[in-house]
Amino acid sequence: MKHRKVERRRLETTKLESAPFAPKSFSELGLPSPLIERLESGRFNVPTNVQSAAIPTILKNHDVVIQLYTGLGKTLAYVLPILCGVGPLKNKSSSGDKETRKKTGIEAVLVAPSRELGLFLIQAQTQISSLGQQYRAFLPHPNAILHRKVGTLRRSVHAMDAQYVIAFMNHTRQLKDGVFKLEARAMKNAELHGDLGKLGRSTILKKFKSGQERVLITNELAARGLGVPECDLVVNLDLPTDSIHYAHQAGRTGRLGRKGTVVTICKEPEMFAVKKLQKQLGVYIPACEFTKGKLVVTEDEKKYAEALK
Ligand SMILES: Nc1ncnc2c1ncn2[C@@H]1O[C@H](COP(=O)(O)OP(=O)(O)OP(=O)(O)O)[C@@H](O)[C@H]1O
Repeated sequence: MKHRKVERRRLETTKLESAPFAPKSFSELGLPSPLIERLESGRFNVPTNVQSAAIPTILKNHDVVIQLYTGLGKTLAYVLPILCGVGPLKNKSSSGDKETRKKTGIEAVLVAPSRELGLFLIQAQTQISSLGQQYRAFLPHPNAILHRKVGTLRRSVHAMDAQYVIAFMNHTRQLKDGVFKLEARAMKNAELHGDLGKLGRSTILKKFKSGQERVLITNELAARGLGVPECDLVVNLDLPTDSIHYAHQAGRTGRLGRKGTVVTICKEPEMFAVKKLQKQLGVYIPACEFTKGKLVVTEDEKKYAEALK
């Protein structure tokens, strides 16, 4: 097997206070005028210290690692020189890896930590396309996401040792795939949704209520008014669309004075939406993770209670 030789570069550090110069304008940093016009139209008139220090160095194609407090403009310090190297803003003086570009046609790769953020960036693409740049998006297949969600559902059922579980999904098609995936992981489950006839729905419900199926995967509409007093766990595989839907779904458990648990599966970038639900409903929804097969609260409960006030 051939190994590529990794070039070892000497790491140089520059303290911000001793950065070579502090220009008063973006043009002094060597940025092209179309970019400066865009910056000024967004009221970005003067570079911050970190931008002044980093941009000229990055434009010279040097690698830069910035370590600085939050909110001081690191993002633009990186992004502006990158923009100089792509599309119509391409800076002729920056050599870049022209061979790689010729081969792949790819000039920049934008990596988003979640599919949702990726979708947001694609929406922004139409605006950017007006600059004449070409964008291609590669998103994780929804199936891969569903696979992970179903895995988390299964772990939640075991962690809570729940026997009557109602799992909610927002879309019927994914719901059917979810049933299939859970079955493949040896957990008895059934689907309940509008595509089933009246007879089909009542047969499934009978099976679930009699304990023949441990998990019922459904959507909010199909489960409206559904009363299974034994339901000890509700799992939201998708984020409920609003607080009313969350309350309806959560209300399927903890009925008639019994105890019940609601688990909402979400990714880190979606946490803000859960925080919003908490505030709107005035309930405590702590962040949890799996530790040794148990669901363990990971956030400071006191801090959270304060935030709810
Ligand atoms: N030159 C500038 N002029 C005016 N506003 C700026 C300038 N550069 C950045 N900002 C604004 O300052 C805010 C903070 O910038 P940014 O998010 O880049 O900081 P950061 O150092 O990357 O923070 P974090 O570490 O939290 O990501 C943003 O709202 C950004 O739009």
